[in-house]
Amino acid sequence: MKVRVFSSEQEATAACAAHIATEVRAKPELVLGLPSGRSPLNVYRELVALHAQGALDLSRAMSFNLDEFLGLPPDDASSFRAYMDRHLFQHVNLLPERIHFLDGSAPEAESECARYDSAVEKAGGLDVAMLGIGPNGHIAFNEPGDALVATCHRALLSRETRQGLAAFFGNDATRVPLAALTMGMAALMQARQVLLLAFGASKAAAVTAMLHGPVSPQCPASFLQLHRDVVLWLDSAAASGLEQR
Ligand SMILES: O=P(O)(O)OC[C@H]1O[C@](O)(CO)[C@@H](O)[C@@H]1O
Repeated sequence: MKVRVFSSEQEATAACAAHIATEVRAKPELVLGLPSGRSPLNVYRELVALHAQGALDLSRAMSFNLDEFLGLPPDDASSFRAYMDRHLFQHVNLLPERIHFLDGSAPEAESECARYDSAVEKAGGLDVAMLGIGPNGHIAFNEPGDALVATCHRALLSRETRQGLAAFFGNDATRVPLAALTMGMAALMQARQVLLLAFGASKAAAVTAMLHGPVSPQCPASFLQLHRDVVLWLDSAAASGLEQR
């Protein structure tokens, strides 16, 4: 894994957005995997700014978001779909028909997951998957456990993960849904490039475990050690555990 440490989150996210814009210029039909949560917010802000300056044309690109809360329809203000509309899609020229999302309100989770896996496959897989990481090492909503799931699936969210998402639910963790639909490990591991964002001291232990711990389902992000093209975009606080080694 390539580790890029910046003195601030702002610098890291600007560099990551510039990298994405370069990838889109090299391949305008780029298939992007996109995360939600706090970490990518500044990347989205920078992408919107690049688009406004005429430096980013997403008209031929395609996106697949990584996950969605179970039970939330796309128009629920707390859904990841609404988050993406607010922070990125309303401000750039990705075509609506090229934006892909899991529908958390689909009547059957299993067929919704199968539909999504086939859509990713039909697109030829992800070219660039941007990921966040949970303090417990989760990527997308692949939570730590005895085993990981390769395919898109319904995942129960850990108490820690729900706590971390409380800010998106009026700071009330009890309002965070108990489960989500998520891309599985295979689609993430098959992405041609992975860009992982981690900022702040609360991510330091997970970053160290991802890079230097055993490859284990107890830290899903550790599987990225087996991927040939991963770039970590860290601020110095998230990288602090690496310096102490
Ligand atoms: O960026 P945050 O809010 O710390 O969240 C970490 C990760 O956990 C999630 O909330 C679950 O996928 C992601 O959206 C994010 O990548």
